Amino acid sequence: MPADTPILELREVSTEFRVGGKWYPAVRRVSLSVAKNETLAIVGESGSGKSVTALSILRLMPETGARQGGGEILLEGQNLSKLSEKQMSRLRGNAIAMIFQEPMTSLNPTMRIGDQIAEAVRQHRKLGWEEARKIALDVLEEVKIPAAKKRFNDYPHQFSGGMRQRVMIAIALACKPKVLLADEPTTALDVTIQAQILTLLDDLKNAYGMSVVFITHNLGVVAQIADRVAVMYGGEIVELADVNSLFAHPEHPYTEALLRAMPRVDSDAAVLEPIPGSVPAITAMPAGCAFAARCPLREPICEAQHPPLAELPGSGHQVRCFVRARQAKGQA
Ligand SMILES: Nc1ncnc2c1ncn2[C@@H]1O[C@H](COP(=O)(O)OP(=O)(O)OP(=O)(O)O)[C@@H](O)[C@H]1O
Repeated sequence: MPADTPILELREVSTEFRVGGKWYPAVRRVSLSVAKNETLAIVGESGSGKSVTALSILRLMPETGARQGGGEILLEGQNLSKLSEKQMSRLRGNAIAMIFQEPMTSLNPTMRIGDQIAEAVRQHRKLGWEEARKIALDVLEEVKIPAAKKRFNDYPHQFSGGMRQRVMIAIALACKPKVLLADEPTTALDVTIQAQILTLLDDLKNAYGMSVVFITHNLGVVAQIADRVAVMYGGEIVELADVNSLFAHPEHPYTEALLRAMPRVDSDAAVLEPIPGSVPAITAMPAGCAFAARCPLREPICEAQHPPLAELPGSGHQVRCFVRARQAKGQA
């Protein structure tokens, strides 16, 4: 694999759902790449297509009423779209692992924590229980569960929310994945625990040399964890940029609106501006720009035509906006 080959690459990936007998795209021609040891955050309001993007990577869409509408997904250059279901299931939890918002729904309430991790190891490696349990204990220590040896034999209900999320991370990391997909893993936790989990994920990412795709609606979390950010709206990427550059110079009017709606410790909470309106439903996606109806910069072209994602000269950002593209061209 050439040094600059991304670990994970999405090329024009679309995913569609059938609603009332017709197919509608929830993810629309999304192209992304994630480098080794990089954290890419996907951010956007509820309904913008973040989770469907992650589930499409693992091919975990519902069996009926959902389909891949096109595009390719490559892991270290290998086209996953060409793999059989059996090959895909070997890959899940092994080369690519995923953690979700609510650990309790993914953990088995009747099985000891240590055995759940050991079982995850045994699913992908031909090991006996004793060896698998040894690995499980090591990972439990790596995710910093205090008194891991003792807690190994506890059941999920004996753990706090934060500790359960650490267990989920341990299960995800048990087979040393190349890519970790994290879908709102800290949303249900209080802020202090959330910060601890983010620090842990970042430390583990570096220790394992992993790549992380981190899905969140929370820009504060993005600032803490991401190297690069993809802002999604209406199933599309509307802005893609380096994290520092995105916060310093947001270019898409939607990104600006998200930033204005974000609570900040260094400013007066009274100036928080919620974004009026809501994300369009997949069955009511406009032909032009998906954000046009809510956009303060809206012009007639925005409703008439669909804007392409294009690099703005001088900013290094890719942005899907006619107005910003014209302004950048004028300044160049
Ligand atoms: N099974 C389904 N059938 C029909 N539409 C669906 C289905 N699952 C998701 N959608 C739609 O696809 C769009 C994208 O949903 P998705 O869950 O990816 O959004 P999201 O950005 O992850 O939001 P959230 O943070 O609420 O999960 C939404 O409009 C949603 O209603």
